[in-house]
Amino acid sequence: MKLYSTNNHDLNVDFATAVFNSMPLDKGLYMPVHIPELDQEFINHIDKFTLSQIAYKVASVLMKDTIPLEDLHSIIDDAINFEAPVVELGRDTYVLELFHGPSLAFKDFGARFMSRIMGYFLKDNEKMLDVLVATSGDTGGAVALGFLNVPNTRVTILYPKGKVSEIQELQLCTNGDNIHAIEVDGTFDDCQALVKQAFADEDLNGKLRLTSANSINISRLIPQTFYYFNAYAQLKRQGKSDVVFAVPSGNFGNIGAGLLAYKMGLPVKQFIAATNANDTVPRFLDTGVYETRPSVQTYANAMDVGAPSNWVRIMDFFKEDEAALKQIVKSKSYTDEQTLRAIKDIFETYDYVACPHTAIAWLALKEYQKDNSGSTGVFLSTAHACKFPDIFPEEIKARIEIPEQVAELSKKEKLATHLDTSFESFKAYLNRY
Ligand SMILES: N[C@@H](CCOP(=O)(O)O)C(=O)O
Repeated sequence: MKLYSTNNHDLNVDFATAVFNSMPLDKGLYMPVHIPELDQEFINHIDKFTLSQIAYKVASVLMKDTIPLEDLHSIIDDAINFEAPVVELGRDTYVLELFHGPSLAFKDFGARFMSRIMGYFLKDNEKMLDVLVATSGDTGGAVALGFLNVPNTRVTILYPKGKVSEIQELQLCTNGDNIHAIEVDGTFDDCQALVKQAFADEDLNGKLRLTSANSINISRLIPQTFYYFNAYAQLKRQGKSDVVFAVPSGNFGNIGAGLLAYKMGLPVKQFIAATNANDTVPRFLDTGVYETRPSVQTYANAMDVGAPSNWVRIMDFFKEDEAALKQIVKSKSYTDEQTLRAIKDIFETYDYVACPHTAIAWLALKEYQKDNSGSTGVFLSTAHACKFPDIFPEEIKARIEIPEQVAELSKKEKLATHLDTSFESFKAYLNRY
């Protein structure tokens, strides 16, 4: 597997280089030079396979020349050890539950796979790997658990002070060992900008071996394709086709992975990128003007991203054909008021508790289905509702089951360093390592 930069198509690096660099120096993002398609025979019979068999098939088609297949097999078995069920809620309405991993968010797919991939390549390397990650809520917790106690790694998580839920904050700040948290007096975009600036800083790179666990890293996207194929397999078992995926979207890594799966041959009728008030992409698709804005705080905090990193990847997938991009990707944004209404509607209609991110995806799906009947609608549930207890009306809150790992969190002590948004402060912090 070779990769180029979205800013330089002549660049050609191997997978391990792309994983550890995270971002090319030209500040583009790495993309596979060749996106292989799965054979039609496999797609036709995909309903016969389990999630881990599908994951292995997809990963081996992409990475067979990179990691011996036996090792890839063990990495997948170890990383993807939880389910991603598609649950039928109503006629042509399915929810793909992606919150059954240890941090209760879809980010576990990416974070667990990435930590094992890095651990695999690091084996003979003596130098400590510094993993930097910016989070608006869910990525940080997944990365913390994914890398906890991985030898030769140290993780630094930056999160916007007061803008993540209490449970999310505890997931980031209570791990100790090789996991360090920094609460930044700013937004997620400030955190993401600090991380990207660190990669471009010569002094820091001379001293530390930096890498990123955000979805700018290509190794985060690959495992997220697995659950799209697996969702399709589950629907096929029920005789369903014409699948529409409504995807909660913030940094656009999730839908980016869906589009990678599509390019690899997954039959999809439509993707809908559903956003909160941070509507950079829906505005772009409506007007043709790509204008990022500072992120605004919403109930769906993990999607509070004003400058979505992965949009350049999505543009790159369709570089010669913007019309094709606009055909396969629709995008809609929703307010907090609509989100809250949707949480109640989902509860009343299906007796189902959806987190705010999930509710936004459902809104987008329902709006699409009004004008397009007959498709099989799947909205992605990216996080467990228990992570956002304060948002729900009492009646719904009472129905949320609290998983054991969350109950345990409240007994732990919060450990975080407080920083302003200046790069000097962040650099000084890293220089103390
Ligand atoms: N939604 C994210 C923001 C970071 O996005 P990522 O795609 O880089 O992980 C979060 O929950 O932190």
